[in-house]
Amino acid sequence: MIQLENVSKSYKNGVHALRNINLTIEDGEFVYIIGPTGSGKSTLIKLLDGEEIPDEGDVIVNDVNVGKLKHSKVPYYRRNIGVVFQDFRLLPALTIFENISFALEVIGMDKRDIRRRVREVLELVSLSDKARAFPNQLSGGQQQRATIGRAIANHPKVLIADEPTGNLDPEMSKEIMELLEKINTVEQTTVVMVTHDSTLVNDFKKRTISLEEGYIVADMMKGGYLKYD
Ligand SMILES: Nc1ncnc2c1ncn2[C@@H]1O[C@H](COP(=O)(O)OP(=O)(O)OP(=O)(O)O)[C@@H](O)[C@H]1O
Repeated sequence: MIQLENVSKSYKNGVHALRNINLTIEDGEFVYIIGPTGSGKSTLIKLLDGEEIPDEGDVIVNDVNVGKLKHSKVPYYRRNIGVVFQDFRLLPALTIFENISFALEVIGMDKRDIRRRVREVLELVSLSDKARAFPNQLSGGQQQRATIGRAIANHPKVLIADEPTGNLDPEMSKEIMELLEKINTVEQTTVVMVTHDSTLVNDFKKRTISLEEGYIVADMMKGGYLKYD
């Protein structure tokens, strides 16, 4: 479960990025975070993955009070959440198989378990036939599927996606949404997705949290309607 209680965050330049946010996301939910540029969406994501610390309030993810973690504990905390960004961030010199297995090697998983899990993940993200390919031999959509595979390889309870379709055309964006829905259902991963993509928000209805100037201005359980880009 994700819980934000009276969370405020401002930056050194005096910008109040988030103001008194109260929010609960239950295990297994799929939630969009929407809002105009500068409304605080990325700041919210950064609080969830421990990149930023709230000025006030508590950010609790799977019983961990993220804002109170010691700096040295943040990497361990991050092992239990998957994060996907707009740019794919695959390691160019490694194959797709190696990119995913690398993520499991660094956390010390047994070699045989790694091979089994990477094969399973490649199947889940429909890239079994690209295991030996390098990132630059894949389309943008395929690279993003590989990134998502890498992010969920360790069975995180929460997957955070910051504009995962930002660099993709509509057809590939739809594929990514279908994949995220599959992960949400098959792996029961909670998905929190920041997006500007009005077509996705309108076509794939999900709980939609709308931010404006650092405030939650709407929380639509049956999906929102996004009218701005
Ligand atoms: N590191 C920082 N230092 C100072 N101000 C920042 C920093 N990061 C973000 N801000 C400011 O905080 C506010 C919220 O930014 P944030 O990136 O969370 O918005 P956003 O909704 O993700 O925007 P976008 O859709 O453009 O990505 C903005 O006014 C932004 O300029």
